[in-house]
Amino acid sequence: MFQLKWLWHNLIGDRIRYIIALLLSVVGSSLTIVNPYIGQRIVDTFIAGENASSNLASERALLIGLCLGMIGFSLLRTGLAYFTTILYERASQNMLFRVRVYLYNKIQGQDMKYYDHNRTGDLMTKMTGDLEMVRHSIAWIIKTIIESLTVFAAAVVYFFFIDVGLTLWLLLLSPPIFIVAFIFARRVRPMYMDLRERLSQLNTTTQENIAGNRVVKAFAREEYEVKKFTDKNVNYSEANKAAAMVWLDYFPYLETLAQAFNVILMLAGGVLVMNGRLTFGEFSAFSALIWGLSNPMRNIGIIINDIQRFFASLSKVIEVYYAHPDIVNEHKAAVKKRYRGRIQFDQVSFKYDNAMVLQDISFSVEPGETLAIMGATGAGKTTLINLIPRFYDVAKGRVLVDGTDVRKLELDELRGNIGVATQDVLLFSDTIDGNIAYGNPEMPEEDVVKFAGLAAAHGFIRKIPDGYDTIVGERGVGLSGGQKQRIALARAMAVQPPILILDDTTSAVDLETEEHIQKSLRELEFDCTKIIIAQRVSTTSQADRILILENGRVIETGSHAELLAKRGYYYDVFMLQTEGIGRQANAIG
Ligand SMILES: Nc1ncnc2c1ncn2[C@@H]1O[C@H](COP(=O)(O)OP(=O)(O)OP(=O)(O)O)[C@@H](O)[C@H]1O
Repeated sequence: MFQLKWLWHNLIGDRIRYIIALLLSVVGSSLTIVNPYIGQRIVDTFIAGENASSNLASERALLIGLCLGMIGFSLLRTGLAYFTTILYERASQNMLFRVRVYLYNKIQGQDMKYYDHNRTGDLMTKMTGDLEMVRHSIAWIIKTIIESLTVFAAAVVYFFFIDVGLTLWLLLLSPPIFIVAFIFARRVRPMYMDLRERLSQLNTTTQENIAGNRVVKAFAREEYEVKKFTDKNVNYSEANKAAAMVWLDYFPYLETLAQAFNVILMLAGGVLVMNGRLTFGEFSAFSALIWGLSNPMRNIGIIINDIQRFFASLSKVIEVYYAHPDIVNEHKAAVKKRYRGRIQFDQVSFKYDNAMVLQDISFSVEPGETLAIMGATGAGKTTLINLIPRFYDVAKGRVLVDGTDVRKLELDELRGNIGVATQDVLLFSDTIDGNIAYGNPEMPEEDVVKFAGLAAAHGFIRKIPDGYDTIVGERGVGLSGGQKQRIALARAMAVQPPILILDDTTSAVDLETEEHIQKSLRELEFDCTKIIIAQRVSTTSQADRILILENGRVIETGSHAELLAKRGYYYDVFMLQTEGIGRQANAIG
């Protein structure tokens, strides 16, 4: 079976340990028949046998030996159980650790499309709850199954040696128990798949709510969010109860059948004892071991429940394990080249799922040039720049860097040559210094300060009591939007890339600060092609060329002066922004 093969594969390094654990489980469980056997001998020889009284006087050494044997085997079984548990724990924990690292790497290696389609809460559930369920299964469920089967088999064999007839009577109960268990398993399986899905929805809601708590508070939507969470919680709880209720449908039958073992033993065993076909000692052995038959039957429901949970979780873990990105980063260790920074789009079209977002885009940017991209919201600007570091691949056409199709370039090298400051700024919970030096952790302190200065961030960082050692909260909590943008800009510049992409990076800073940043960008010490998405004419006017996008198509291209002369979209935006400023000046005047 594929899932078991997968488990075996991932037990590599712990397979011997795990096999020893399984063998010890079998040995330890087989030993359960020893004490009933000793008990049988004690009863028949010293308590209820024909010569019990004389044996008690003459065979005292044997009695002591048997009693000591009982104690010894009990200790041996306890010791074995202890040692076996350690082996199961170590093997399963080691596997959990290895698979978690593998999955983490796998998730890191996924492309943007994967993140578009997978919810964070769901991925978190797979990395934590599902993985833990898989571990629990190989450590405890498989152990329970092996031990139950061994005790069952050992008891049956032992019973056969004592009395075949009585054993067959007892075994008559097994087929109905298995049929009930089988029907139960079939009914409950889809319920556990559904349960797993609801848990993931619950986690996703929780994660989104915590991440977006500022928006929730700003809109005073706490009550709504609590209700949304409660709905998911109720959903999950209902599904759990439904699964438990199904178990309760079958439980009375299984429990009654399990109890019937004792009843049959009492009735049939009693008759056989009275007939003299069974000794008291043999009857006591049956009594002592009857749980070996009834317990697995009693537990079969719990085991089936756990197995269904296990398969539901395992299938989720395996989904991540075998997820294959369309854009693969092989992290080749080769020496990384520094590119010159020529970028060319050759009749590029792109769609996310079905809808075309970019159509027939062609342009080129020479090394050192600055290209500004402008256009209405949703026009496709961010999508366009995402194609350069290959966050997505084109549907048609080619994106070339230094004359080579990006799909043919080594991905690490390509991305290492590009500095990106994204529109949605994300800073890590780290110091400001750590955030700026994220792309190059070896960066000397003075360089961090230099790039912060270029991004107009040094001034405000200096004024914070802990300066560059200030820990910014999750996603940069504690900083203003403009401050975050400036740190993100410093982070992008600090890798000194030959291609710098800025997606609306100065939208939240004031005009004076923006002017400082523009100057820094013009005077960078390293050769750098810049692609800047901006809405302000004050930014775009300084670019060598401006590209205007509308509904995924280039509608205008040229320098600031050329586009003004065209009197198209750019001219309108220019008039709107400058007239607006003029009107304000008049109003003040
Ligand atoms: N991950 C995605 N999956 C599906 N569609 C997307 C995705 N990202 C963007 N889109 C769609 O693609 C279109 C272009 O989006 P894009 O973000 O490139 O626009 P934009 O010009 O950068 O807008 P803005 O100025 O508002 O940032 C939009 O219609 C958007 O809904």
